[in-house]
Amino acid sequence: YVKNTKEILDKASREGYAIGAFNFNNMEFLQAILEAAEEEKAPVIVATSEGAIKYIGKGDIETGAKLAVEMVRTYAEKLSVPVALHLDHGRDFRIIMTAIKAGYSSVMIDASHLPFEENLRETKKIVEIAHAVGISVEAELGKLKGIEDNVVEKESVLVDPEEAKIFVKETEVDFLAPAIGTSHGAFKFKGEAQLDFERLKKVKEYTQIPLVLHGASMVPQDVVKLANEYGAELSGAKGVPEDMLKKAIELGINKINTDTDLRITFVAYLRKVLSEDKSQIDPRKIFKPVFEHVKEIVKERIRIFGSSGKA
Ligand SMILES: O=C(COP(=O)(O)O)N(O)CCCCO
Ligand code: NA
Ligand SMILES: [Zn+2]
Repeated sequence: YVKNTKEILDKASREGYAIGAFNFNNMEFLQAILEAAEEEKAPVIVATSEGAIKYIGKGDIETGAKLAVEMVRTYAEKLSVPVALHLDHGRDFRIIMTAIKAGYSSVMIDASHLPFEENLRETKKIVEIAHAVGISVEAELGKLKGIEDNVVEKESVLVDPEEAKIFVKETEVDFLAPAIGTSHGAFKFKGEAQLDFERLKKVKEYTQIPLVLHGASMVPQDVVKLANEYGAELSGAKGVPEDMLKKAIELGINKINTDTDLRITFVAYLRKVLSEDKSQIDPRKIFKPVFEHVKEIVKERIRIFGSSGKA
């Protein structure tokens, strides 16, 4: 059934576990994520970026947002677990408003590329509007490295816990994504994986709200190897190790954004199926085994996040 994001995350924060926030761009990824959550008896957040809304709507934002909401609602009403639909990395005011109007459970206003005062002002504006219609809001402080859609952040700028305290108090934002060293995509760390747990601990202590980890994909090396065996070129791919995810959850992360792990799994097994079943032309027969593997990786993540059985 459809639930609001704040209730799901406040409970996770009180009880010390994390909820997966899995991105989808089409029906098959959404099916795999929801089946995984149902089988794990776990509350789940499904998310679309602005690009996903444009992709689903073939460029028309209202169509994309509406279709995303209808797809999630239609599937979710058959499930026993709570499902929330979230706008990931909202930047465009019109898209954020369209998502709220279409029925999204929560929205992220990502103004982390702006100076602190502007980020605070932008976020406050969205919170006032969203709260007026019962929608919860996520914001980001500090900058992830790598490409966030079309904005290239050369260097990551880690969150300042003192700023986080002021930011949350002034904006009344419901969830905060503190930059602690992760980045989006499959190439997260040049050398050893490293997260700034000291900052995370302080941000939780100062804000006492559910915290979000972006760029949290683990980039499983066995799947990367399989993809490369079937022609992909993903050498040097590196993600967040399991022990670091678990430590981040202990220190107060309650929403974990995962997209790349699903993408890598999709690509590896699509390449494998196509190269092994050379006469297959029925997309359903090609996609079925591929999305079984996508479902399995989502179940593995839900178990690591500690939200299995929490529905
Ligand atoms: O923080 C994340 C997920 O990051 P990851 O790339 O580690 O899956 N997201 O917000 C998902 C959208 C970014 C494109 O990947
Ligand atoms: Na988000
Ligand atoms: Zn992100």
